[in-house]
Amino acid sequence: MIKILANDGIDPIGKKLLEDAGFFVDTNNIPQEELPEKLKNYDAITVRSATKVRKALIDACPNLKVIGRGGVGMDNIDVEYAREKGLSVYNTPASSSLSVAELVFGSLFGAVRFLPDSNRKMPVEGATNFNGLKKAYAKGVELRGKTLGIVGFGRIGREVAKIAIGVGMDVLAYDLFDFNPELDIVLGGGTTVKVSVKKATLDEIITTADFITLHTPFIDKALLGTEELAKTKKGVGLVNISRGGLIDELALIDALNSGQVSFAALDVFDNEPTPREEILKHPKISLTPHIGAATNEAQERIGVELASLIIDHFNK
Ligand SMILES: NC(=O)c1ccc[n+]([C@@H]2O[C@H](COP(=O)([O-])OP(=O)(O)OC[C@H]3O[C@@H](n4cnc5c(N)ncnc54)[C@H](O)[C@@H]3O)[C@@H](O)[C@H]2O)c1
Ligand SMILES: O=C(O)[C@H](O)COP(=O)(O)O
Repeated sequence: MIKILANDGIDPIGKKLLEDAGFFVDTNNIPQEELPEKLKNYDAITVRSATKVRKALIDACPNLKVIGRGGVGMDNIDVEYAREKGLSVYNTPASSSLSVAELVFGSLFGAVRFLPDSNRKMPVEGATNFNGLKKAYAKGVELRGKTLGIVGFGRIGREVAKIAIGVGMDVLAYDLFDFNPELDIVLGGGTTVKVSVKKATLDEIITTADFITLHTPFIDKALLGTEELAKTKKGVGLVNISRGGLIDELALIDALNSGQVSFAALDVFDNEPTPREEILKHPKISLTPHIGAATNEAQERIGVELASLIIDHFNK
């Protein structure tokens, strides 16, 4: 019987699909340090972003044939090495795009009206400082009419653009590769509307956008470091729901403290699962614990897609 370790869990519907196909699915979360010993007996492992599947683990488990990533980013897996060793590696790239895009807007709407800071402070200061807080949050802004710069115009970047245009924002988009700026927005009721973003350079986005949101994979060098943050429009708002490291965290703290950046909404961090204190406690940072894909709908789509990929793999 094919044995699969779903080490970071799998949606129950995906699990059932695998079991109905005759596979054994173990959803116990085995600690990283025990995996080299315990994964030896399995044919496949599925992970999210928590479990790392590095060279040493692959070498320790010669029975392993498949690595499944329930999600998009595969920076926690030594993909090339696994493939060189004859393993198949799959991810589910489209299943969570909409959920991530919706979190971008949840974060943006919240940040421009100070919701994270207000939620932190009101339970503590409300009774004594109610009017003080009201004054502190007086300079909220609307998103309509503002310019959103999207860096990385792939699946998520495109979903973000559709919502932004629906909200009435002007959208600038940049990608490493040439892309089609046109998008189809499906409205409630099923009508499709054709819209378009404006293509821009990274520099144009950095220097002119009111808000910048990052949607590239993990890149070794920060896209927004000291130099880039110094060139932004004063008071720019930043969103990073992509990968820690895309914004230099120390440069960001300086830029928030000086007012160059008015807020940052972060779902991803340099040090997951233990981001640095200055980030966790900063009043101008809206925090979420890597939940871009954490909706029932996305996880169900991911589970079903992953199950189908694994079933097809072992049944071909
Ligand atoms: N926070 C979360 O829970 C969550 C969930 C899903 C995905 N993500 C992250 O979002 C990333 C993007 O996902 P996607 O589905 O849109 O991927 P995608 O591959 O569809 O799009 C990424 C785009 O980035 C572009 N790109 C790559 N390097 C670039 C660079 N240096 N400058 C500009 N553009 C560049 C690519 O050409 C591509 O068009 C994933 O790699 C993952 O790291 C995070
Ligand atoms: O790349 C991804 O799909 C996201 O980072 C989601 O990560 P998660 O599966 O740990 O939620």
